[in-house]
Amino acid sequence: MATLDPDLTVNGTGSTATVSTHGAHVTGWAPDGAEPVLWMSSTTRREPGAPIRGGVPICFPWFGPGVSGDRSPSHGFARVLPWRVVDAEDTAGSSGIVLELGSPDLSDEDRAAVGGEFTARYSVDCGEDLLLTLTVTNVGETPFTFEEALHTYLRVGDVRQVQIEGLEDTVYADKTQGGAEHEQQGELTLTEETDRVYRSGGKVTVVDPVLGRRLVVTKKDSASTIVWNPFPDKAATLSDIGDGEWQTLLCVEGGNVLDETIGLAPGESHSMSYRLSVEPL
Ligand SMILES: O=P(O)(O)OC[C@H]1O[C@@H](O)[C@H](O)[C@@H](O)[C@@H]1O
Repeated sequence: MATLDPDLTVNGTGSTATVSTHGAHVTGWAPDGAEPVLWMSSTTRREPGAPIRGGVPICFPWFGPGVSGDRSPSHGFARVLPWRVVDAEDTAGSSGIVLELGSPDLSDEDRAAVGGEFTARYSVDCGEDLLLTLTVTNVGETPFTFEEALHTYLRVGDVRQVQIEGLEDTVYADKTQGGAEHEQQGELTLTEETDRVYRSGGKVTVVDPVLGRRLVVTKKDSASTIVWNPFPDKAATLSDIGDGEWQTLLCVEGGNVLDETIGLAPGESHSMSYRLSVEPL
């Protein structure tokens, strides 16, 4: 069976990440001397054409099955294609890597499915924090519309014990209820399968009493925050999540999805960024 190239290591000033060119996927990140911050499945596939379960998958140019509800593969093709490394940066206070994917990298079938011409540029910067920036440019002659998300899997002690702050009073679409809309009452604690798209780009803090830390997510030009955990029944249907491992994952994703779909005129660009930092409790 074909295998993927080994991950690249980005040694920053204050933290280190590993990155696979397969999907421009951040597969691990930790501040110096600290425990891993990103969750990775022990049973993830690591092969061409398959998504990696854990780390930070990039969802693009659609999210899930897309706004139309019938697009495939799930979360778009960006996470299952090889990206090109175009730059390795080493600037004061942060070190990073830049990867690119563009229309010429796609199969004819994927190119037709996109309905436009684009370049996607993704930078991974490791300083004290992890900073991820996805910039999409419409390089074609017609409008280009897309959804995007950085599907971050956070590693937590026990997902049922964490408290998620920052989503209070915001409206979310509950994907476990066919997209029914509700308003978040108070801080969020997960008690069952959770799959929500919040209309919120604000700061989110995950308070983890088991690992004794706070994970802080701040975003720029990301109008959606997605919170996902499959809980045991759904996890049992996902062969790339190891037994019981659902308990230690929490996806807090930043993106622009559903009503927040981005439309670019020819020549226009859009950037979103996702910053992750760790604080002791
Ligand atoms: O199994 P996938 O394609 O990686 O998706 C995992 C989950 O990703 C979440 O972002 C979606 O909101 C969920 O609906 C989905 O189940």
